[in-house]
Amino acid sequence: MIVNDCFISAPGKAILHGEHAVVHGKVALAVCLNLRTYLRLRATTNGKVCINLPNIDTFLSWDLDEVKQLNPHPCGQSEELNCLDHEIVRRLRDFVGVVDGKLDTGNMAILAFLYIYISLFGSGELPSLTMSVWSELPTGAGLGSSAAYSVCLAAALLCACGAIPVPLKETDHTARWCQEDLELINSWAFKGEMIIHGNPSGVDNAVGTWGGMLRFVVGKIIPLSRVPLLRILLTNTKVPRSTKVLVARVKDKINKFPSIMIPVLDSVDGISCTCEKVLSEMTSEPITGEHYNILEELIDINQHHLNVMGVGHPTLDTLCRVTLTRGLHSKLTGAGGGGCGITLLRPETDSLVVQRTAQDLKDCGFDCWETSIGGPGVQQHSPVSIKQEVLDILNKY
Ligand SMILES: Nc1ncnc2c1ncn2[C@@H]1O[C@H](COP(=O)(O)OP(=O)(O)OP(=O)(O)O)[C@@H](O)[C@H]1O
Ligand SMILES: C[C@@](O)(CCO)CC(=O)[O-]
Ligand SMILES: [Mg+2]
Repeated sequence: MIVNDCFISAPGKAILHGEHAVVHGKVALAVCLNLRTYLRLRATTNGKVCINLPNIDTFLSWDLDEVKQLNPHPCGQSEELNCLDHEIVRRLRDFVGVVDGKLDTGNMAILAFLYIYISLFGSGELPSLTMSVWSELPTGAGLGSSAAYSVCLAAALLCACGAIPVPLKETDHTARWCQEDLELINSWAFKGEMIIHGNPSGVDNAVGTWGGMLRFVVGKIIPLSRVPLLRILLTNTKVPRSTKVLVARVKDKINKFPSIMIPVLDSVDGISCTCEKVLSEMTSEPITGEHYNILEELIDINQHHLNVMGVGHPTLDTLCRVTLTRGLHSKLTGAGGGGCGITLLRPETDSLVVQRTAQDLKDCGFDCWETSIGGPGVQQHSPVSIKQEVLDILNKY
């Protein structure tokens, strides 16, 4: 294996507009968060592949001989981009003991790892290694934890097999890859997302890979460089949900009521495009209250549409109601059905109002914090550039 010991991180994301509609070819606007997933990959000599996922209490290890049997193409077969090798998936499902086709949290994470590991190393010698992942993101709450995990896996394993270089030089604290390498990381992360989500649009792994703010439509990724600084309050209702289940639910609804649901998706597309236009105006002319009024109205309309799609939740209604009593507008972010919501703060929103709103939301049993958006996508780290508490967790295994 080319890598001896390396640290990689990728950010989570918040979708401003376009969740679910983006799965059906509409525009989404997404930004990366300052919460990241960290991965450590170490070469070992014990003839085992070990995976430690403390966020989801999953610690497993297999003999390489056992894992080798899972590869249906020992002589190598080129992987098609953007689709999974169904024979590997079938073998992996049997191996991890998936019952009734249902994947739990641990199974999904293991399957995504083993899929990428076997596919990348399958035709040669499987390397003995230990991989540990720790995330600052809540798992399964709408902030792209699955994508941050998949992006880290893809980057680490692509480096390990030599498909992309290890970018960090001795004197660097952090380093990123060139555009071509990022595209490869993104395409393998998409496969991880396909295992976890079923039918992902690819927006989450694109933000995890490139960071910043993006406009995304059917695989076309446009980084938005001219965007105003937005203040966002993030709230986690702590209601667990699965993106895979929610994406399937929306698809069923579209199939059942196409003439009703397709206009809703078109309207969400209009919301994303209008929001993009307003954000761009805010960087080229003085920001006025009217810009914020429009952004707030778009949030309200989209939240209603998401309820129509069937991905709302009573706790998300509570979030919207509680923030509105303080004059602030909220919508769910990510797949919905619980999980997280975003609240737009205006530049003039007093810190006391923010504090009181956050307290109201905490009194409802939610977690709530102001966040900064934007920042780098996937990167390699030297240990000194990682917070001590994260390093302590990764070094424990
Ligand atoms: N830190 C982690 N360690 C291991 N597995 C993780 C981790 N973070 C996410 N996962 C995997 O991703 C799954 C959650 O993905 P899911 O897409 O449902 O939620 P999300 O990505 O947080 O939200 P959204 O897709 O709406 O943004 C978990 O069940 C687990 O399999
Ligand atoms: C719900 C969804 O639109 C966003 C999840 O963060 C799913 C996807 O785009 O893959
Ligand atoms: Mg996800």
